Amino acid sequence: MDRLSSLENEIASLRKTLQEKEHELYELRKEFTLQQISTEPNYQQCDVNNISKTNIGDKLTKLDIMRYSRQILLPDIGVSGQEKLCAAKVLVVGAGGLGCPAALYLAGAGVGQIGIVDYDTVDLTNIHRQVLHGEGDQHVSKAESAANSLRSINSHIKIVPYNIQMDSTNALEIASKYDVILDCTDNVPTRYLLNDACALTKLPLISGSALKMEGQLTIYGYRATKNPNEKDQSYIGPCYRCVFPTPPPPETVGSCSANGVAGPVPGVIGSLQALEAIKLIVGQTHEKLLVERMLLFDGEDMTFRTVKLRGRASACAACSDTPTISRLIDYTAFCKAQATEKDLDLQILPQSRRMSPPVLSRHMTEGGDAGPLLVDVRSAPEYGMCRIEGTVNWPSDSLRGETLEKLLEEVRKCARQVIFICRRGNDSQIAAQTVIDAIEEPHKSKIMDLKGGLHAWSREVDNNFPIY
Ligand SMILES: Nc1ncnc2c1ncn2[C@@H]1O[C@H](COP(=O)(O)OP(=O)(O)OP(=O)(O)O)[C@@H](O)[C@H]1O
Ligand SMILES: [Zn+2]
Repeated sequence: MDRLSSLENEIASLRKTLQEKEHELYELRKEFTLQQISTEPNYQQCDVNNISKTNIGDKLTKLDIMRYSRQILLPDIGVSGQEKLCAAKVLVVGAGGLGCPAALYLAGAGVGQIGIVDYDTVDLTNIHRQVLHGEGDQHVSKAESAANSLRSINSHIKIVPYNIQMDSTNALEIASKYDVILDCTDNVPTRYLLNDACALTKLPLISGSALKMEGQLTIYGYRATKNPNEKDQSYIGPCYRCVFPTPPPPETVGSCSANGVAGPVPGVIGSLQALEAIKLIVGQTHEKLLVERMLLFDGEDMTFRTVKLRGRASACAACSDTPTISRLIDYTAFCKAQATEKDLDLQILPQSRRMSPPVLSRHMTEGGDAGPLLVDVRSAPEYGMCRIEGTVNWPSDSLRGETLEKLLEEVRKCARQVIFICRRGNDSQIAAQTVIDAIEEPHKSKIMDLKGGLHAWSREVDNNFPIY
């Protein structure tokens, strides 16, 4: 075992040296190429500090023209569109799967100021899709890490990181400094918060979401008042509350950490959020934008569909002419859901039915074959990733009808304690309660759950147990 870990350490250390040397090699090759081409007679160095004006547009510099030429060539953007982009301020809320690609393309497009809000830090599980963060950014603030990457893409724009949770105390103040808001978050309370903040500040909200293999995108609260196009002057698009006046039941809302997500899916949606922001800033009218329409992307069968949304509701609480929402409210209470899912510890079972990881470990060692029956209620893919040895898998989402009957039979036959296990210790309590409700005495008393789930097991018993 010692030999094994010393070999592992040696491999890790060699990998690190190799990476450092590869970086050194890259820097040397870059210097060599630059030296080589600078000796060529026609070589003209692009001086990023040269901000001389050109006669093409009076606000764009020579460097701007070069840098943004490929998009200035588009008739829908042109010089005037680029000038608007350079003067625009966009706030990206959430530096995760959607926010990273969205902010990256906005920085590339030369949006003059990009604010990026996130209260969380970079985790290894984020990196497959959150393309502004790398391995070296783990545990660093996501807002700071994203800002750092964005600066390396475009040093001529202003990047403002906000390492905070956007809530009712700060949303209006922050949002009012920007022209367009992108909702790149992952929870319902924040969606209502941003919607109401945008309705109060009359800002457009470009809202994206992605889960598993599917994504959605639309623009809420579009107003044409700043648009020079005559026929668009009085048009106002629906807000999030016009379409969804009441929040969905919390248990129907999925999350990437519970349901999974394929990295490129938020990549597609985040990129399209940036595209809609660019079109909106350069002055496209609502017919060409995702206003009153929602784009649905299905990565499984590779289809894009657009569904019609209802128009602005005359009785909308947020955006009607007589709104009932005149200030931001408590969105956690309104949605009966947390804005952050981490460390949520439900109290469903009484404490006497909750076994701590060290106690379970002791029962397992001392009990031998007479130790408890361990029922893992996570999904099959999760169970496939990692499990405590000797457990059996009964996914909680199929614990009804015949399957539940089969499990009840197992529990009746079992003379030992039955411990329900899940990732964080919430689903296991729900499953245990389902069985307690469905089974008769004396079997009820055998049933317990692993308090804190496999996360607590990893912390308190087996540090090598993978957490995800
Ligand atoms: N109110 C809020 N204020 C600031 N940032 C927020 C808020 N709500 C959500 N976010 C951020 O939005 C981002 C959403 O990213 P994403 O959907 O990729 O999920 P994640 O939380 O990073 O990952 P996972 O769900 O896998 O743990 C997260 O970085 C989260 O911290
Ligand atoms: Zn509305």
